[in-house]
Amino acid sequence: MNKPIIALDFSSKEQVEEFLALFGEPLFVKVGMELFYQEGPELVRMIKSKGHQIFLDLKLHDIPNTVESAMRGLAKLGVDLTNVHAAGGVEMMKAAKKGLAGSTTQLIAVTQLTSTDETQMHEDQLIYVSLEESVLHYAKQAKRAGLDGVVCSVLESSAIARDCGEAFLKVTPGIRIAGAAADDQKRVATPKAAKEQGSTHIVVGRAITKAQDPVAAYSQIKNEWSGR
Ligand SMILES: O=c1ccn([C@@H]2O[C@H](COP(=O)(O)O)[C@@H](O)[C@H]2O)c(=O)[nH]1
Repeated sequence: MNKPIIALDFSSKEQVEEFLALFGEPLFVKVGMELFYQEGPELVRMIKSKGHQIFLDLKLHDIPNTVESAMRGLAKLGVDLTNVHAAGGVEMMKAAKKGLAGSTTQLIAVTQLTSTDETQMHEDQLIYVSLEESVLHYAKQAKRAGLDGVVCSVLESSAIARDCGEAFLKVTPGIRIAGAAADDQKRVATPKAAKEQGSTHIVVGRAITKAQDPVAAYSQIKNEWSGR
């Protein structure tokens, strides 16, 4: 069972160090745009040197040549997982994979953000299919491009497992403890539901980082996710 991925949505290295010091065990953490744009590759190296696994969530989306070159740079960081937007297309996803050649970094694609619901997808993106159909389409495109999996919500995990296989990664943010506020997320689910629906990873930010006791919150989520 993969550890829950903790989204380190902080703005400074000091905040990250303070947070990580609370835990006496190796973690799987996510470094996203907020942190990376302020602290850069050095922060990633620091987290790695402490023995944690890293999902570098930069969601690249550009022309294939640019994405390939950017991935060539990211490959040197030795992170465990990174990503692109599937909306960039199969050619772009193949270029991203080419840029990572020779590294052990796994590559996944964002399908529809978990902050998007079907109405928004219709109105903002002019994509007139169901949200599940859109997510499944992007998942199949990612598989065709040779990627290791996708970012999706728990609500689509079982359909992706059916169409793309159980081993294809289903990395699912939008995780909330039962009854907690969804905040800006639209497609949310509990860690227990994620396990039942076949997610391979869960990504949890505020439910842990903003908790009164982040270690206790992490432990509760980890237990629910692992079925204990
Ligand atoms: O579709 C997506 C893709 C990425 N995320 C990221 O996951 C975390 C979720 O944070 P919470 O506080 O648990 O809501 C955050 O870093 C997002 O950038 C996502 O939510 N949805």
